[in-house]
Amino acid sequence: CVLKASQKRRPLSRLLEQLLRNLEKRDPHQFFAWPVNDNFAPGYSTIIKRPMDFSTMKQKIDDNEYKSLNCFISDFKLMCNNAMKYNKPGTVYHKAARRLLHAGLKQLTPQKLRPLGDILT
Ligand SMILES: CC(=O)c1cc(-c2ccccn2)c2ncccn12
Repeated sequence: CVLKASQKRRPLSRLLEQLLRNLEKRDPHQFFAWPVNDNFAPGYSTIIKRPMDFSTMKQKIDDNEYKSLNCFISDFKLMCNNAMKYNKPGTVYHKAARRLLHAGLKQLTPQKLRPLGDILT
């Protein structure tokens, strides 16, 4: 039988796309959906040396740039930590980043991922 396009994807890519969709649900305001724009965030690109956002992570999945789950998790943490570095505590973005990081890492624990089997080894 002919596989659908999605089924042709590498197993890791399909897993990462699933994990990304679940992480994006924790960003209801879509603060993290796109690269932060210096027009909204003055000086952002001088303060944050390695910007990251969900659209960039999606592109990296599609380009097979993630060689492991840990590389994917590192970009997720980078994205959240950038927001907690640039935005002062108490701001809507700092609070959203803390919540997203906390909720996201709970989804990425070994206990939650073990059922996915040896795809991660
Ligand atoms: C994630 C982040 O730091 C962020 C997202 C945004 C944002 C996200 C969507 C639309 C407009 N702004 C933002 N604006 C000002 C300062 C920081 N930010």
